[in-house]
Amino acid sequence: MRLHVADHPLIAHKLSVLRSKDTDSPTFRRLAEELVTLLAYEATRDVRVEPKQIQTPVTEMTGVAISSPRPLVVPILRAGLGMLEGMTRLIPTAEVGFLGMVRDEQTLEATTYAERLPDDLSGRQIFVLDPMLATGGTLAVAIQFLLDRGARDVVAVCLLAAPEGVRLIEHKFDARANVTIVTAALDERLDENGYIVPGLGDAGDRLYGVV
Ligand SMILES: O=P(O)(O)OC[C@H]1O[C@H](OP(=O)(O)OP(=O)(O)O)[C@H](O)[C@@H]1O
Ligand SMILES: O=c1cc[nH]c(=O)[nH]1
Ligand SMILES: [Mg+2]
Repeated sequence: MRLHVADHPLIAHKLSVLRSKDTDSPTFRRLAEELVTLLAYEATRDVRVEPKQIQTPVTEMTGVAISSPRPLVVPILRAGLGMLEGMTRLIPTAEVGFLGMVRDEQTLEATTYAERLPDDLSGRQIFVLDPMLATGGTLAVAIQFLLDRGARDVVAVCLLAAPEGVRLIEHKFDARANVTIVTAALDERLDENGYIVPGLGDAGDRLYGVV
């Protein structure tokens, strides 16, 4: 597993505003999208391209185009939905699949309540979107789901990651799974309720309200 923690003053600035408890929901949504677009630049570093002949106004040249099959973006509902627009802005030709997952507030165990993904994911480059990597339980189930359908190239894009979650993913998936985590920050730890410290609170609630 590879871990990339973004190191950029603009990302650090936007993330600080996002973390603040005084940031309202519309601002939180906008910032989450902006941050993902910045992270997507790093997350798509190895996106596959192929040569393509193009004609400029001056001459012919060999450019590149994103290869087929198209990359697949998979937001984990709910909170990952707040990252989708920011990601597809950078790769508008990507396909989008969905995983609906929720973690039990007491046991912290993740369950899957919805799924809409291609049956065969072999050869696909997959970008999983979830703002929070806390215990890692949700992401571990999501990645296993994708691997079971043949995926071997998964990049998880997170806004915040806890060391506990990163360790779990590292422990569960060996090099053959080819998993990369790209995050805007690696925080200190989890608290006794499984929340990331210092964190930003409950990402889903801050995006969409408490349900
Ligand atoms: O790493 P973990 O300990 O599994 O926790 C992280 C998960 O918790 C949050 O989702 P939540 O269950 O709150 O659902 P929501 O997005 O609908 O709010 C978050 O968006 C992650 O999916
Ligand atoms: O800090 C956390 C941990 C899990 N889910 C969240 O939304 N926030
Ligand atoms: Mg939530």
